[in-house]
Amino acid sequence: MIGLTDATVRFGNRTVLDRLTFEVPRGRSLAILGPNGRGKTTALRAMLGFQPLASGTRSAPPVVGYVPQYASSNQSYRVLEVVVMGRAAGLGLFGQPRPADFEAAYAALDQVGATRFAQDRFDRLSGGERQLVLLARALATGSDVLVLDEPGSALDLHNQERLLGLLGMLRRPRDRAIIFTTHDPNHALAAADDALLMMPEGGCIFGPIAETVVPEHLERLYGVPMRSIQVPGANGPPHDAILPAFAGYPAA
Ligand SMILES: Nc1ncnc2c1ncn2[C@@H]1O[C@H](COP(=O)(O)OP(=O)(O)OP(=O)(O)O)[C@@H](O)[C@H]1O
Repeated sequence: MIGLTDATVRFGNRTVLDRLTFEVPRGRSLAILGPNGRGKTTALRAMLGFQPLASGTRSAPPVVGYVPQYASSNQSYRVLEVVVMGRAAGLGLFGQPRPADFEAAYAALDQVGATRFAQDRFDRLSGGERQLVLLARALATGSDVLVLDEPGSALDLHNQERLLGLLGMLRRPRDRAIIFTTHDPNHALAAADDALLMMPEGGCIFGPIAETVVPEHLERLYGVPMRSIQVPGANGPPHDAILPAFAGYPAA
């Protein structure tokens, strides 16, 4: 449904993606992990057609709900207007948003818990608030493909919980393809079926979460000792969590 085949991206003489192949079919969710500067954002942008490929091919539907990593804005749009922009693909070139588009925008803001910002200026929101609004904009597209670049990076723990709950809810009917990048292996465990680990030395590990998001691979990925522990579930059975055993601190 969405992915890359043998995709190579170069910046000058540096090859950032080297014949990268992965595909996310409808009904599955993929987490992409890798060290800073390894090419995660570049892979998403290549998939969406924002980044030219030196070779290889990409596949993506015409409308994708996309949350970029950074959300700077020097224009004084209101939050509701930003979210309604997610409806643009259905409006045509000079089309004006209809009441149904505003309803969809409000519904999306409600889903991410950001209704109270609806009339605020987007450029005056905090980083985490902007992230929620951009998530709402992606949901408002109504696309069955969501591509989220570090959607939780600026969120407090409450909003991370909300994000993961929302991703879980969107994932459950198995009628969407979801791709997100993250630096938190626990977000991958919570919200993805598969993971793509972009290894520091080049090459990738791709496969189901249970085989990929494991201490052995993560230690190679980040160069940090990792531990897997079982934590009691808040409302259900215990589940695995992965913790870094940072230097100088006792292993968990
Ligand atoms: N337009 C560009 N021109 C030149 N170099 C670029 C360009 N875009 C990205 N790069 C370089 O490509 C590399 C990969 O960048 P990318 O943003 O994809 O990394 P990332 O894995 O998403 O990193 P992070 O975890 O820090 O967000 C970086 O070294 C970056 O400087």
